[in-house]
Amino acid sequence: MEAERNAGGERLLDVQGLTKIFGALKACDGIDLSIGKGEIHALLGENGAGKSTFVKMLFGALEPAEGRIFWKGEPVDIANPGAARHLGIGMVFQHFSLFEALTAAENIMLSLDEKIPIMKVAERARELSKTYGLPLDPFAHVGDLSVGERQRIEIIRCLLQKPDLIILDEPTSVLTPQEADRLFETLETLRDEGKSILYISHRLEEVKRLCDRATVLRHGKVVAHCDPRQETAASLARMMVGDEVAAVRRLEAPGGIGEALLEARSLSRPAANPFAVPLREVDLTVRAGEVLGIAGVAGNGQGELFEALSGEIQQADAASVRIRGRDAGRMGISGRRLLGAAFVPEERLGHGAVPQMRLSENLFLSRFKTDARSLLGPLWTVRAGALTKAAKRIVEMMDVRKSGEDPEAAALSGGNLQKFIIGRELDRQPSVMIVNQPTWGVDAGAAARIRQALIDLARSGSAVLVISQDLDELFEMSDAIAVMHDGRLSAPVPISEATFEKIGLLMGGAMPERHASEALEKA
Ligand SMILES: Nc1ncnc2c1ncn2[C@@H]1O[C@H](COP(=O)(O)OP(=O)(O)OP(=O)(O)O)[C@@H](O)[C@H]1O
Repeated sequence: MEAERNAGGERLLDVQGLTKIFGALKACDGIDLSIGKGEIHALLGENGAGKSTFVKMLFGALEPAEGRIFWKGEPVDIANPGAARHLGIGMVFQHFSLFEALTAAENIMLSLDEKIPIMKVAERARELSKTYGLPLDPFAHVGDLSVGERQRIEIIRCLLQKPDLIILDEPTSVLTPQEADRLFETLETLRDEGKSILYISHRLEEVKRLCDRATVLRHGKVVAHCDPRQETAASLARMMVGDEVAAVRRLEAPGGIGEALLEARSLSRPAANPFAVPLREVDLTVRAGEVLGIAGVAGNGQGELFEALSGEIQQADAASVRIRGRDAGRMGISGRRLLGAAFVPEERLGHGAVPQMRLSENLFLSRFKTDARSLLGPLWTVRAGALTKAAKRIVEMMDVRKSGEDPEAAALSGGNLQKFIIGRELDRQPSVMIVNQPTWGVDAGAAARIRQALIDLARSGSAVLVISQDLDELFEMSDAIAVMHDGRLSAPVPISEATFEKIGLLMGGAMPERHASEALEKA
């Protein structure tokens, strides 16, 4: 019935030959796409395929080099986001742009094109939140809200402008399964009202469940239009990548499980600000050969745990973090890296890489202290040759797709930058690897490659700790999964005993008082 409605339905948007060129790269190469009224249309493609570039042109944030856009049958020129909103095109971005110290209503008010008094904004936000099942207190401070609640503000802010087309860029990548289910219900309600949605996602199962049609991009070109409900996740992935996606293999470590390489003992920390979560007596051990997964609903202390383990924030108690048997709690990041540890933070731009620096410069920045001998020559001159060689090795190992020989980090697509950052750390063959959200925004093929590389690193004798909100990913990679809830870490559940239900219960706060240490003592 959906397919019939869309096949014969009224056309809302028609795009013909849309092209965008960056230097020598055609990021979008003559893209044709049409969206009907009341249709959820998926835009799929591997990292760097041109999805973000395409929707930025629809939203007036980038100017096309060629091509035409027809809106409700009329040719239009979308010069800026204000013009897009005026036509009825709204966008919910992947990275939220909210002020933490302000309330939901204040944030919404600031972004509106017309001036509306705050009480009126709050009232309209409440109405929308009721109509679309998006629970939200307009007077709550953003800093106190979960990622899912923040996303609801963005969606309500978009709906206030009464759009006919809503563009969502990877909306579920930061949501819990329950929050994602709720979002799907909202999107289905919007569709039933005749609104159209353009939906970018790397999660193919949800695309199959939600979307009426899909357009698949590869290297900036449309390679397929399809009905995702008639496809399998594997066939969609094949269209995107142009090849089969290899399944991740989890072989036994040849040397077996070895000594403890990463340990936290009663790791505690008060909340750094009113919006942070305190760490409460966290105990964990990761041994050589092992991958330990950390699950949890966003905002339960995973970010704080990463900061404490990586040395971004130092501990008063040196023994609360041990790396390769050495007390490291008081060391900074460089000290811990010198012990053989490597870290990949969740925030790619700013934390993981400096956006305005070239890839080789970013490599130098993260390596010059630990690899001074290979990267620095006499009188501290930079060995440019060694640097270029290492950057090339990483690009090849992780299949990083980029425009130009050595582009700035900001010019890489999100997924490709993630591949480069993970590759940069793997290239050092660290003994301890700590990664927060390893495949966030990464396509199916690249995600499999990253997961396999992390498992292989563990099997070669390193200890790997993976913090992720993607439970499928943790089940695929981990030897045991522990769950963060309200700043506490559960005992690790061996993968042979872990079920989605068991981990889901722990994520919801079941047995919060049971610390890993107590559980270990009982074991
Ligand atoms: N400002 C820019 N300058 C130069 N190249 C760019 C710029 N923005 C994007 N690109 C390049 O254009 C190509 C398409 O990038 P885009 O971000 O549209 O991909 P994507 O399909 O959204 O990928 P992802 O799934 O990783 O987000 C990439 O090769 C990227 O490196």
